[in-house]
Amino acid sequence: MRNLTMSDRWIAAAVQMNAGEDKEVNLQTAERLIAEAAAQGARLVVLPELFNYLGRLEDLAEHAESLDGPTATRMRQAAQKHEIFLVAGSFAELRQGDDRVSNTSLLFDPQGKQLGLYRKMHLFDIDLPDVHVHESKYVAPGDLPSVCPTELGGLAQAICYDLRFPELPRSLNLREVACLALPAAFTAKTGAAHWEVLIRARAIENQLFVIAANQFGRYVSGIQSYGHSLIVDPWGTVLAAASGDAEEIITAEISLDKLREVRQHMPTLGHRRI
Ligand SMILES: NC(=O)CCC(=O)C(=O)O
Repeated sequence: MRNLTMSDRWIAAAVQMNAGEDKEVNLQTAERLIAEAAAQGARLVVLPELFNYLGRLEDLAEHAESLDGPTATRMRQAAQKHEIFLVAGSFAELRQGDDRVSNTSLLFDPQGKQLGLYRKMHLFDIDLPDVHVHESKYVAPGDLPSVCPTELGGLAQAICYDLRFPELPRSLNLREVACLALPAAFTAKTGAAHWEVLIRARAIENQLFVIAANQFGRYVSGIQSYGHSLIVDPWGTVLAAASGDAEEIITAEISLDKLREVRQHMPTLGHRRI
């Protein structure tokens, strides 16, 4: 990351979508929303988890693609066309010799170069009375974090359920991270109780911006996504928030001065006892 003493200010956008099973429709929606976010001045755009296909987990493999497949190619082109950094949500990535896929998020730079690659590490295996999901049956976990130094500051990636695991950001050299991008398909049930508090906690304890782009609405497996995409600053202040039930782009100014100020006034990262 460049020196954080600079006073860079730039606009981040989180895109909220209700992706379904029609990949072409989802990709066109994403392309349209990326174009709108860029027209609003965003230099970093974050899409939601599984933005190109949100259906039954058991059907993910059928819709999986390689890292140079049509989804990655179109997102690379969108980043280049609009000259933005793009966290292309996540998509099901084909794995050699494995029936399972990876839940993979790519980061492209404004030249269309792939900077970051993150495969979801923590998989959503839960049994609530009315939400039963066993992601690890269909998705293999990733095992590497991703942090990319960029002219906007260091960008780290995580996906949805990862939000519940503070050890993921804590495993990074946080002094090199300005923003955590979080594509998500967080459920309405768990989101109402935990979404905002977890995002603000991760922002406060790690003293970074969190840009969380969620799905909204119901998808084919009957699960309802929570919406309420959020952008939160290192003090835990909510800079922008979406509604729970609409396609939306939220934007906020990211001030690296603010990051430096919070880290100087309350240097908790230097007070850790590991
Ligand atoms: N797609 C996911 O990882 C969902 C995570 C979620 O809803 C949660 O409560 O955690």
